[in-house]
Amino acid sequence: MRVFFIGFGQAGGKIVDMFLAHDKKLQNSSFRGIAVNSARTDLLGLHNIDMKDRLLIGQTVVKGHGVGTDNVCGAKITADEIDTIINAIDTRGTHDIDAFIVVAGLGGGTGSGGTPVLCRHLKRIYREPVYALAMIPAPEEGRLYSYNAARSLATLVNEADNTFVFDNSAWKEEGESVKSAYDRLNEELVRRFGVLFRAGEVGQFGVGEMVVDSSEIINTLRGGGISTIGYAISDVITKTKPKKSFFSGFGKKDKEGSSLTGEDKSAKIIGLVRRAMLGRLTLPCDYTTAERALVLVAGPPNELDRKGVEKSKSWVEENIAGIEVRGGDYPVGSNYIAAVVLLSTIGKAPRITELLEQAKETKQDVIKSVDRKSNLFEDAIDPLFE
Ligand SMILES: Nc1nc2c(ncn2[C@@H]2O[C@H](COP(=O)(O)OP(=O)(O)OP(=O)(O)O)[C@@H](O)[C@H]2O)c(=O)[nH]1
Repeated sequence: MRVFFIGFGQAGGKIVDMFLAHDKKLQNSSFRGIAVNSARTDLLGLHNIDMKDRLLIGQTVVKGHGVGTDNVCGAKITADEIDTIINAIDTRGTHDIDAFIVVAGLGGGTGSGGTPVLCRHLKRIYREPVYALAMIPAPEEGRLYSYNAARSLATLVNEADNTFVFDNSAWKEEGESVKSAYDRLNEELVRRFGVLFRAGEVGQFGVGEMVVDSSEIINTLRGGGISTIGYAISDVITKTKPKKSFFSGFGKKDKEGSSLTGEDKSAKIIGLVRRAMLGRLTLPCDYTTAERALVLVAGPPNELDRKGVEKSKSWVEENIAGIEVRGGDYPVGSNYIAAVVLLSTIGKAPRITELLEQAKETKQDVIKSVDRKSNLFEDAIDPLFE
């Protein structure tokens, strides 16, 4: 799939930067991206997005210092400067893309406020689908962050064609602070979504037996709402080491041995897909409530197996609410075989329910505290001037 990424705010910019870095490393050109932010220093910290594709907004209001976790301000400056943002996107070129993906952390101000506004305008202007990839904050970041995320997400689901969610709290280790975990979390996120978003692109290893076209991904996401993905990898048993690794960075040693038979390959793929769906999802949820799914298996061509993918699809279909399960394979040069399961339009995710409940409580508390303040000077003496 050819993707146009817009990284909104600090987290969004960093993640798009990383998607482009992976693309470069793989000598691919499936992805292009720009970064939009109200903080100048955040934009300067990026490495793989061209300087001309880093857009500073809200200069007259916040003078390049960010909106300070005020997502209403983030939404306002985005709306005020929407023409400048659209112009930057057009300048970068959109004629050959399959989808837009706006990436942001929803707990802050710029990305949280700006993403729903941008999605609305992109949908109005372009025919291509507009997706959001949203990171939700850990509860320990504080109530303001949760409140921002809940408000932004509730708006976003009505503006984007689908929203992929990554839950920071589900991915950080016990005792690890979210901040120190960011680099690791971002690697996990980009690796998973990278395999999905690259599907359908013809690489140097040819076309798969059961190609997953970008239209399969788009149709899987058609129901809207929120989506999550699962991912699992397994070593490939090879006699010789492939030259370039697609899923590099896992730090495991190559294994020597003989290739698997057809039955073994099928079993391995089914096992992998089960692990992907039953393991940790980007947003942990009740997978039985998913309306649609897509199964993607990527690995060296001689490890891919049509029967294995077909059986995996049937297994996923038996386990989700809907009946639409698409799938296919994707040949890459690697010592690993990877399975991605996209669960789309999910109906139940405890973390989202919690976030929305928390936001309602926060709103009530804010109203109460405003009332308390107004009571304090209710019967006060006349002010010096009105
Ligand atoms: N996964 C991940 N999440 C991040 C990262 N940085 C920040 N976040 C999350 O994103 C939220 C928003 O943070 P930022 O992106 O810094 O905020 P912003 O959009 O730049 O907005 P302002 O700084 O308020 O102008 C935070 O509350 C975190 O939950 C990151 O590198 N990775």
